[in-house]
Amino acid sequence: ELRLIATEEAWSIPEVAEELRKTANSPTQSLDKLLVKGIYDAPSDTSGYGKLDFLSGLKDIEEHRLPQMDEFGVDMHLLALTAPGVQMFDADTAMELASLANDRLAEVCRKYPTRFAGLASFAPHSPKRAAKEMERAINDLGLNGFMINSHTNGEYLDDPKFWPILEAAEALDRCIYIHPRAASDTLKGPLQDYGMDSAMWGYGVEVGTHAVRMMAGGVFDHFPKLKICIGHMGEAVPFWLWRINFMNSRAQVVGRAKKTGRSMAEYFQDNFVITTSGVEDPLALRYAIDKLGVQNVMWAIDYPYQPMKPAVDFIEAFECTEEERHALCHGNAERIFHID
Ligand SMILES: COc1cc(C(=O)O)cc(C(=O)O)c1
Ligand SMILES: [Mn+2]
Repeated sequence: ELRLIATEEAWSIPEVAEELRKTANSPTQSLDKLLVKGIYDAPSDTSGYGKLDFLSGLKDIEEHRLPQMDEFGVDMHLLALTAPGVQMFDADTAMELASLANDRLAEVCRKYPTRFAGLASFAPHSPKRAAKEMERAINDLGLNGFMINSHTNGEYLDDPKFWPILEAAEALDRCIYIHPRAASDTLKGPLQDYGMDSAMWGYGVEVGTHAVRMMAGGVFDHFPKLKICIGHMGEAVPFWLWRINFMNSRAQVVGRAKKTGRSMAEYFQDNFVITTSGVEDPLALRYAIDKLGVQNVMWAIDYPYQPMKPAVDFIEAFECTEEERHALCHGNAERIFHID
């Protein structure tokens, strides 16, 4: 029987949902406001994801999520606080709610150890404090890795100010999942119309830019064992990889790009893994496997933003060897996220 572990599964807790609802009516310039208003402050459920019970934490898990997982044969969800996590909040609120969310997530994983694993949140605003919460999340709470929703106040992980976070993840041998949020204030320009702020386009631009900044910034020379996970079939980076590598290599020669110890292709190959979340396209999946190696690709649903059954049907119908199927559906997730 094929074990199915879904690796980009969103959840929330009432305290975070309430704080996001307040943010929806705040003067924030963040482009996430469109989404947050649609989910947390809509008169009716205009989010388009169906009833957003998932904001209720354990109640949702027991009443809505687990029954569907049982019905569709999904063994595990790797849970993480839904985007944009705590990153729209001020530093103190972010630290407090990240810690609370981690405690709640650990409770869920303890109650259902064969059904849920979890990625810990932290407040990137205070990198040294974040590193302490990361250590607590792994060593005390037994969580499985970390979740960050791309930028924080327009700053990205290639900025040395955040390197205590990268140092902690590398030292703890735990992966950081870079999940989308709407583009930062300096990137959002033409992404503010036609719904392009969202998963339709802007999310991929935001995370893809984040990943390239880390590689071109030489982050992995400093943290050679650091593992980063990006979803949505690698946010198109695998498709662009030949071109990113060629153009960066040439730019380094002429002093247009920062000199790095290794090439962009080597960094993406060795320091990144991807999931299939929200890209149920067999051609894209076959390309990613052939480009990166099956050991770097994991199945995900992206629940509740993607319905569960189509994502299960997609991976069960995908033409691959049995060895590939086991790697995609559970083997890689067990290795990368330390799932028993
Ligand atoms: C936090 O809100 C989200 C919205 C959507 C969307 O489909 O609009 C997708 C994701 C996601 O990919 O996780 C998240
Ligand atoms: Mn997602």
